[in-house]
Amino acid sequence: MAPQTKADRSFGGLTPVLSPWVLEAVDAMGFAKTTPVQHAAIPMFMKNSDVVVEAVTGSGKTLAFLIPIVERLLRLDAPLKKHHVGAIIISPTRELATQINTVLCSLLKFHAPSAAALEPEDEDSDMEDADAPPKPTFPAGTLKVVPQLLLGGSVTPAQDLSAFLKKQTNVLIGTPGRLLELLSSRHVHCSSSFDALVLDEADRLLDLGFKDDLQKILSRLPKQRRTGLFSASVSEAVDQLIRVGLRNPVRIAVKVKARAAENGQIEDKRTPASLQMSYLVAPPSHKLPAIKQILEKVQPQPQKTIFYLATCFAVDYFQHVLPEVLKGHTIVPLHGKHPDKVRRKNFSKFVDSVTPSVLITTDVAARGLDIPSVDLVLQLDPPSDPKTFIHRCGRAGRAGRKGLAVTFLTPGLEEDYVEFLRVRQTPVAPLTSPSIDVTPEDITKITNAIRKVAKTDRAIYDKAQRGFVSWVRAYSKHTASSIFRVEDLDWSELGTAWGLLRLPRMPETKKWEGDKSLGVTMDFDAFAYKDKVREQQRQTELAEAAAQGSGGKKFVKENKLAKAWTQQKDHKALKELRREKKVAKREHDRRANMTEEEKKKEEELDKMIAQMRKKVKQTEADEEEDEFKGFDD
Ligand SMILES: Nc1ncnc2c1ncn2[C@@H]1O[C@H](COP(=O)(O)OP(=O)(O)OP(=O)(O)O)[C@@H](O)[C@H]1O
Repeated sequence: MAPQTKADRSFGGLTPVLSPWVLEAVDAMGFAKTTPVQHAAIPMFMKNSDVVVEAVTGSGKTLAFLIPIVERLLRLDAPLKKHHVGAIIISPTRELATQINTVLCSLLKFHAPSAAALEPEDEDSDMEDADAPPKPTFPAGTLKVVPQLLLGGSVTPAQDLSAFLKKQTNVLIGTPGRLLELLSSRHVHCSSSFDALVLDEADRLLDLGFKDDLQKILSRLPKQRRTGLFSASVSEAVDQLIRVGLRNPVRIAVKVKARAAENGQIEDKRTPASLQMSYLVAPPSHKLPAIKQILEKVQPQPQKTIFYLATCFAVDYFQHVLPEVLKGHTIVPLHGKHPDKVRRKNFSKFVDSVTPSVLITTDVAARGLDIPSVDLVLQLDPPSDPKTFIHRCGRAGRAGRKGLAVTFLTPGLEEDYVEFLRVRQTPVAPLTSPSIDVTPEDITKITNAIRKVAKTDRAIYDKAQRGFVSWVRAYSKHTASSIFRVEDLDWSELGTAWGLLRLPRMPETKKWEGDKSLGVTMDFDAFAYKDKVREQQRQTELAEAAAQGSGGKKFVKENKLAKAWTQQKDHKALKELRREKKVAKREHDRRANMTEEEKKKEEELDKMIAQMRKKVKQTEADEEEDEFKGFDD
């Protein structure tokens, strides 16, 4: 067959030729042509090459690795043996793993033997539905792909193993921890028939401190395998991973060419052309009024908006006050500290919503999530990691669809962020349409609306204080520390912008001589929790404090917090210890049988892990610190 020309971007023109059922599937999905990354990566990954693929957000990377995986597994000479894994896809978040599994299942619906294996068995019913078509049967030895999603959370590792054994799954998709648990079972085999490993959003996997787990997963897989690394941004850390985990990989980088606004020259961009990336210079108190206007003025009206905040605690607070500010929008919170059930429920609520909705979230939702109808991305502040900036914006403007991303920058130093992004091939332009005009009345109206909500329940006030402290902490850790300087923050402006009832006590504001009451007069001792039990507890503590004299109140509160915190940490530490002990024994046996070269690689990885651990520990320590700060005496 003649090689595919540049003009021929059809799936049918790819070499090696794709199976008819795959062509039928992509056709049914409405994809007439391959995207550039699919055009380049599918042929390579279908051969025996390891690949490192870097392509802009929303460019179709998921099918670029799923199609080669299924095609190769279905072309094996014989089916994989019972309880043998053929491919593994590792994802940094549960949401992303779920999404990959959904795309894979949609694809496999077009492959009859795999589709039959996907169908849930009706365990409760022993009556045959007379009208239902008979279930298709396939001769023994028919090749099929049976995926399994491994997420942790609601399902136990034992249930995962039981599903693996019962359904005889052969493609595993999941987050590193749970994948590792399953692979550690002696019933799960990744032998010479193992074909491919994919690391999706590899740099995020490393950022989240999964290096240790990744290394262990790699060590359980045969060396003769294909490995693919897919991301919208490949960092230096990923380069290290490539050295130890991949063999002479083919590098595929799909960049977007764009004309620079300032000099008209064509330059590489790391973001899709359909995405308008803009910024608005506005003091903190102008941001929420501006967001309200953007949501009202953008045409057509955005149905799905993602609004990024710096921390989980900030999300916990804004979920209570934003419904008052952004009336007519459903506000859905999502962050990494939510229990798994809440996380899933809220994510579905946002995805399935048929009315205008705003997902308020942290970077847990910055990567890979494909919600095609997101038209608008708002960032209250730029993320501390510039790579995350691209990923956050990239939730809009996917697959050629028009999208708008707006980031707010405080006048003064923060404007330098524009140049900071430009040199990282991420040009942003000032927001010109819609035009935004914030008046002092708009600000007062919004601050008052927020304060009114906060005054209804002391719990919301607590969340505001905690959220604000965590935000300051996040701000102080910005990578571009010369642009984002805590010393330059205007506390009074920020207090107004957040609708705080007073500024929390924090080291950062210790020397600030402004009005910490932010002009709000209220009796904080009489400020009650809506929850009766909690309020009763507060009253008891107040009485205890009064009995102990001055300083007692603060002592009672901090003592209580410290106790709760310690119990939680003890439990976590114990769990972690047990897991480590289990894995350590296996690890010892494995290392005993290593060659010198393998030991060297292992040492290199150990060093990287140690560095990552240091980073993760620091982050955890900072979060713990937040638990104690931000409370008034
Ligand atoms: N060939 C195609 N033609 C048109 N749309 C496509 C094609 N392939 C995939 N898509 C659509 O493009 C969207 C983005 O795809 P996908 O989620 O795979 O992007 P991605 O490159 O992985 O993005 P990110 O880096 O943000 O994870 C999806 O909605 C998908 O259905």
